[in-house]
Amino acid sequence: MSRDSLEAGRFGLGAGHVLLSAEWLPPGTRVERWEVVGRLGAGGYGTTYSVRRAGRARGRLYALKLSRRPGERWFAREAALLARVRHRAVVRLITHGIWRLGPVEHPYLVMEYVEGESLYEWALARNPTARQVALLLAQVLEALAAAHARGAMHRDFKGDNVQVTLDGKVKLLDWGAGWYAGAPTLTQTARLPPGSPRYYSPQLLRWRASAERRPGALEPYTYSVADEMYAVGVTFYRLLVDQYPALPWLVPIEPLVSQGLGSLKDLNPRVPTLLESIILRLLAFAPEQRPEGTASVAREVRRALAVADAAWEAPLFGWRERTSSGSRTTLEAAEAKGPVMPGQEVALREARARHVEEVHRLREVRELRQRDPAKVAEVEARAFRAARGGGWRSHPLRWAVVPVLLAGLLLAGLASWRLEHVPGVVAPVPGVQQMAPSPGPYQARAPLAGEALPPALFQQEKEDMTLRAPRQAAVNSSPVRAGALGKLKRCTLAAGAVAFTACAGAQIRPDPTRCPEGALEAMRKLSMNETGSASILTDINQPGNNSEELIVRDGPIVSLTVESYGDLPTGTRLYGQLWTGGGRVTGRYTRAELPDRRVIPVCLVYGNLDGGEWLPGSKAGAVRMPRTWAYRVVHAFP
Ligand SMILES: Nc1ncnc2c1ncn2[C@@H]1O[C@H](COP(=O)(O)OP(=O)(O)OP(=O)(O)O)[C@@H](O)[C@H]1O
Repeated sequence: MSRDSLEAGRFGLGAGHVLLSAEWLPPGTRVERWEVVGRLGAGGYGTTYSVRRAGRARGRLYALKLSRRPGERWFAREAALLARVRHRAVVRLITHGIWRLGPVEHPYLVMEYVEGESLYEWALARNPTARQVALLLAQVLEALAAAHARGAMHRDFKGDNVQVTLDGKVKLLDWGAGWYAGAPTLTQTARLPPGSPRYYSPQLLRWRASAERRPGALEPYTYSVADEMYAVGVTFYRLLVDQYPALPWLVPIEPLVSQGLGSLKDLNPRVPTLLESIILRLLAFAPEQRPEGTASVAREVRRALAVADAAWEAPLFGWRERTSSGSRTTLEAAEAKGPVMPGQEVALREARARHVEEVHRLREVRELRQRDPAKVAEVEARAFRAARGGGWRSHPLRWAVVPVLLAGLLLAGLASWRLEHVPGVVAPVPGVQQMAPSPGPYQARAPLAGEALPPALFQQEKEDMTLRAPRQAAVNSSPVRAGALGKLKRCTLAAGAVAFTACAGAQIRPDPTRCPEGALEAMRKLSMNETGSASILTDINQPGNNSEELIVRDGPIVSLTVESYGDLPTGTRLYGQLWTGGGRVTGRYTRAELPDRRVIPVCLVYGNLDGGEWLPGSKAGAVRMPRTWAYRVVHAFP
């Protein structure tokens, strides 16, 4: 693929050409003077990529957010806002511009690249202490105070938009919904600020309810600092008690007005009283009862930290016991009786179901920690080392590879000897394309230490889901072409097991196969439409920095979704098979294990219909691919 063809908006895929999409730019694509390294994710308005300055292969990483729609005006506003709000805890704007992709113009922003994880991921992986949470709260409030002092507001504050760096510093991301005094009005029709309903304040919800009764009214909602504070309150409430506060529209309002939300300590006795009182004031039902300004609350948190006692140093959640009523969700409690706003019934039912699912997931993570804290600690340490760039050299399994390689060497020599000496094995068969046997999707490799395989499917499903691999069978049990044999022999003899794997790189994609009815049905139930797609981490066994590449080989693969699609949530494991021959990596996933351990049959391909092209530096048997890529829903494997 030439750079020119990338810049022209087209790139080669097998025999044909497809249009380059702003949502799925492959690594190496040039966006003006920036070169795409990987895809970080997609939001409401655009897709964010990690990039480097073109021509600086080892240069610093940046985050480039590219608009989905041509001429998106929110981008200029986000750039203007970020240029105004310069603060150590606000993501720094480097530049912005417009990229021509074919005939259309896509605005983009380049920001500092913030290595770390979202606030919610950070908390889930660490079981932090109240002190650690309060330190982050103080930083968040200081960043917002800086914005408010310059007349700007984030308007979509939530834990997902807060990145925590490896050294525990906070950066507020995604100011795309933000606003500043004097900002141009972008829509004449939208009356609610863009944002996430979970974090809407009671006054905003009330306004929405009354606006729905006055459909002709045109005035937009005036978002205020009090709304922003409420969103901060929701975020830190969730961190401290592992559930969201009661939604003002789902519970009877009178008790909320008169008594507030109720004690956080009832939900988690480990929340210090001072911290609890700050959060409850951020979440006060009436806006005028919330604190005066974000800067003053930040100072209050810092003062509380200065006098914090030992209770602030304990992890917020125990390994052994559940939080008292943490297992009861607000939504479960409200399910039967909460008043529902007219017209919101279906949306609410769905939101409730999603929330209950989310609570189950959170609970599972906590239980995993309880069952096996050592394993969780080990996984975290491994991810941390990888993120630090320790990579393979510091991988705990590196010594285990030595005996495996030695055994492989022996087997490869033996295989070669057998092929040469057993009569009748060699005879020409036209059309055989695969040179080396590859395990089917259910002959997964032995799990790595601690890695659980998903529960097995029922036999029937299993048969339905097994990919037909006639060519592979031919290699295993039938004669192969003399030329192919010669190549296989040369490979195996040349360098033993390592070269044997390398020769497996000669495999190309398997035959087209229909998708079993069971998988089609399961995907339909999850609202996964054909051609739908979402991001994945290519290989859960190779943790590390998302912006770096990894090495893939022929054989089974377990990927992890990092973006939801339809009702297939983030955190789903996809079980499948990769083929790396012919300069491309093709993959098929046939099973998905949801975070709640349900296993369903699926038909998904790795990347797009033609898989992905080898990245530079690949060689047969060790192919470089982006660590973050995507799956695509298919109704038949191409
Ligand atoms: N400056 C950055 N450095 C590192 N990662 C970033 C940066 N900006 C965004 N990301 C990551 O890129 C992904 C996509 O971000 P984006 O802002 O496009 O959408 P989002 O925040 O996921 O969704 P939404 O805008 O709908 O809330 C997120 O996972 C985010 O953490």
